Amino acid sequence: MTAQILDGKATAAAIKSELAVRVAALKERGIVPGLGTVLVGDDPGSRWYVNGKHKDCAEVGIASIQRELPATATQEDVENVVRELNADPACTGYIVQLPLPKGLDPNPVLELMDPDKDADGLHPTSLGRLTLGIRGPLPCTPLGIVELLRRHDVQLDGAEVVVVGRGVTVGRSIGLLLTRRTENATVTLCHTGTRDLGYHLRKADVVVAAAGVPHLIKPEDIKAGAAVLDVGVSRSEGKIVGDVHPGVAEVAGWISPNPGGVGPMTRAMLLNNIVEAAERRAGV
Ligand SMILES: Nc1nc2c(c(=O)[nH]1)N[C@@H](CN(C=O)c1ccc(C(=O)N[C@@H](CCC(=O)O)C(=O)O)cc1)CN2
Repeated sequence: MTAQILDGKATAAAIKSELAVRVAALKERGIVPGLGTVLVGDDPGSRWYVNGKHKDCAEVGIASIQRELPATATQEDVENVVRELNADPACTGYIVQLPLPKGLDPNPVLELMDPDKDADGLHPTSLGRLTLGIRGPLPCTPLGIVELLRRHDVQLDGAEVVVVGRGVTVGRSIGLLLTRRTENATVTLCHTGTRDLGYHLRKADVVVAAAGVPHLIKPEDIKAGAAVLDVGVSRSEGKIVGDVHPGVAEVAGWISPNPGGVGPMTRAMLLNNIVEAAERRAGV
């Protein structure tokens, strides 16, 4: 078997075209959605991601608000920028690019954000709303994964999903999304403390690999025909190495490339959260 591709790049492009139509409709009502970003320090990867977010905004007609602070910024400097964006009426929602430089604590920064301006869906209130089933912004990478599977007709209803990795942006929250009645999957969260990872993986209809361990998921761990989503980002000689061994493509039914899979979907879902926030505020 050679797996079919879960093409995140093409799917994200289609979503962006749909969002551009919704942004145009908002503009007709005098509403211009605006995304703010807070970038602290000079990590080239983080800068690349933030620049990508503003490029995406320009493509769909969302306004950009960019705030940058040097690596020497204090906790108070970062929190002051958050206060500014909370008060800025042009800013529909914003993100603080993670990770923050060493010595800065992201949690008080996230808690200070106005939850109604949380574009990442990572604010404690957003995660609480997701737990309680209250409408609000959803975490971008998990939402991107659900949307990527949905648009490729990969069944989640009744599926056994195994998530590998317990990080905040994916592993911690994706189970909340996938076990909603609308998705109706059964989710097992595995991590470095899991005793027999292969045992869990071999039962999975869908695997979400978000451990950040190069080629952790081997072909012999995968059930024939399973859908495998590679979220891991490690780098070797300037190239991305995912969590999924290339041989998995011979066993799986569906596989997301990396790059070109979940990453572009994460970006598209950020735009989606901004448009939804603007629509919510306009009563659409
Ligand atoms: N505040 C946040 N910080 C971080 C998040 C996040 O969702 N919110 N996620 C990651 C970084 N990230 C977005 O910020 C992100 C990562 C990767 C991609 C992407 O499109 N990747 C490309 C490949 C890019 C490359 O060659 O390096 C792909 O997968 O095709 C988009 C967004 C951590 N921080």
